[in-house]
Amino acid sequence: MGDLLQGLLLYGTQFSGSLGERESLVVMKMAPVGGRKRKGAHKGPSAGRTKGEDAQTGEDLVGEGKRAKWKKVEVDQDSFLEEADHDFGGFLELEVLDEGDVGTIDAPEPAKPDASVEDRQKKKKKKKKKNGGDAGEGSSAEARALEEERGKDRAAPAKRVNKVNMKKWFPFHLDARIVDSLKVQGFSTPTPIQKESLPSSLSGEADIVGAAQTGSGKTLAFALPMIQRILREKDKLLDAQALGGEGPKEGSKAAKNPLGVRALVVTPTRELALQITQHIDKIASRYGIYTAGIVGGMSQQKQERVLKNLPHIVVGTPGRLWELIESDTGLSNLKKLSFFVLDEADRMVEQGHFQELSYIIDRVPFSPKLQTFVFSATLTMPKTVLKKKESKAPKKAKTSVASIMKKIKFRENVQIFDLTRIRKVAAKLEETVINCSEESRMEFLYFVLATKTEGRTLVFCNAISTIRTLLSILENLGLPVSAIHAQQQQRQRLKALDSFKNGKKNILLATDVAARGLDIPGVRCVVQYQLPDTSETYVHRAGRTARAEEDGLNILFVVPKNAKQFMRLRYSLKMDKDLPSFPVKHSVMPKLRARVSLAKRIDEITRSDKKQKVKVDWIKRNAEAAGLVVEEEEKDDDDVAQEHLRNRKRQQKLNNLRQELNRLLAKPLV
Ligand SMILES: Nc1ncnc2c1ncn2[C@@H]1O[C@H](COP(=O)(O)OP(=O)(O)OP(=O)(O)O)[C@@H](O)[C@H]1O
Repeated sequence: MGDLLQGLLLYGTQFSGSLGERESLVVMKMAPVGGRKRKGAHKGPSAGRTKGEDAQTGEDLVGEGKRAKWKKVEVDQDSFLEEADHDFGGFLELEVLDEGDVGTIDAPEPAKPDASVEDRQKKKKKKKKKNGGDAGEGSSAEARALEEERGKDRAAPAKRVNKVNMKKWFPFHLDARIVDSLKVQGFSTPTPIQKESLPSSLSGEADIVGAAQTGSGKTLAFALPMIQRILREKDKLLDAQALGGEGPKEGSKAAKNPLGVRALVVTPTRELALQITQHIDKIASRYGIYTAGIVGGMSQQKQERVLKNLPHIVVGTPGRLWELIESDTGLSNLKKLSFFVLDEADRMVEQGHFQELSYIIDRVPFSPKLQTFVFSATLTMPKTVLKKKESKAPKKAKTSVASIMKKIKFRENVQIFDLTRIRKVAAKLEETVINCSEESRMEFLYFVLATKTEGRTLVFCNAISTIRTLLSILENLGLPVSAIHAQQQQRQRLKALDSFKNGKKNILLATDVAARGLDIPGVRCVVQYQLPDTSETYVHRAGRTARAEEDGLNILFVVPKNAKQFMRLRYSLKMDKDLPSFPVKHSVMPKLRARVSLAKRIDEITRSDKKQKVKVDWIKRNAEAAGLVVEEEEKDDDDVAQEHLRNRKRQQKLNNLRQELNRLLAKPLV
């Protein structure tokens, strides 16, 4: 091998050794042959070949006491450079190792997209062409937006696998295809909840109850065992068919997914369901595992069609899931279910979905073969479950969440992983406070947004009306801001999220619709502009930053009328020290105040104009609908002239205010 190589790890199947059939990973430790260590050393003249003295060290193998002999392999170096990451004719890849660490993983399959997936995509394209796009399919705008969102993700080409060392995943014996997908994502190390729970969950023997802080990787903690098992079952089926066993008729619907719906994930919000679907897709879709997101706000017909395509994994919100389960539309048969996941059950109950959730649980075929996962960031689930386990006839449940837990027929072996610390927020979260008066609250917010320009900022408010006012004023101030709340159509919500994610707008105003579970990369700062109602809400809002070991900043606004509520919050959050104040540069506040005051006045005028226009339009529309003729108010020439004059003056005033504001905005703050 080229003399610049310090060590190479070959994942592949081209060896003659004594490993079992499914353990055909070859791990080869090569002796350093002098020279500097250089990444990308496969560019050397004899890259990909074992020969001479290098090959001798190949005896020094793999796994517990197993020895294998090497045979020489020839690999066309160009294929390493040019081919897709997953098609190295037997090898998955070469990786430079620092210290020659070795481990075994199961034999990888070439990671080509599954034929049924390609099939489905081709058919979809054809159909779309035939119908002249989605319009003829009776799908709603929301449905299209959701599909587009997912499509973007699925269509994204797998990035070239960079040099990520995956050895920390080896102890879990994950399927090599999963490791490969994790590698594409750059996930070299399992997060603590994954590390703790995967050994039990991957065995399939235990049900899992996991509590871990926000952004700690809970999704993959439940998704990886599902993907692993579905992959194995797909393999078995293919093997059996290859050996002449009976399988579903080629081209038939059942041939797409003979395994049926294997996993059901119930989650509180539409955005979260969509996010989980995408997260699973990133790991599993290229191996033909199909995940369907089922949420309200999409046309039911479209979702019935999605289900007819026989997904392996269904992720959804309780309301829509229940409708589909109940109405005999592809989800009525949950007999083949092997996994049931409840994500953030407390939130679902809080949102009034107790009934649907409880009906869904009644339909889940709990059995020794079905694995249940219950995950949350704040729920004190372990105690509930422990109680349930200890007492055969538990007393009447005190809370709705507790009674939901009672309905779940956990197996004997329930493993509880409580990784929440006394403080449930992320370790690298910096928590601060801004104490200010009600009147100056907006000026302080503007200070934060105007001076803290790094990364994305999420601003949480309790009321939609506050969001609307803030949006208009901050836009007047020229800030790149969008908003998300429950009174928007699904399409608007996705559009706002999209512009936040793609960097067009780096400030997002949100009600708690967005608080739980949303995983938006690069959120460096969370502002809680209005005090949250509960400590859970505080934790979940703050949890939108400092995710996956990143750092982040939380700024909590406290006004005098909230002082008592803040004390209670501190107590339940176990904040034993005072929160440090966010550093405000008071010398710039007068300048900010002048700008905000102008932006507010502009907002008042434009809003009253808009209101007036909406009112007139509304009267006209309704009158037309009722077949009435609205009589124009009798106005004499003087009245008309007066009105014109008033409008002109208003417009002039607005223009002056805008000019004045622009003049101030053009000046530097310091
Ligand atoms: N092993 C890993 N290494 C690096 N990043 C990871 C790993 N596992 C997951 N992530 C990333 O961490 C982020 C948070 O993961 P996830 O959304 O699963 O968190 P969560 O615990 O469900 O959070 P929440 O409680 O807020 O819903 C995601 O961007 C995910 O892609």
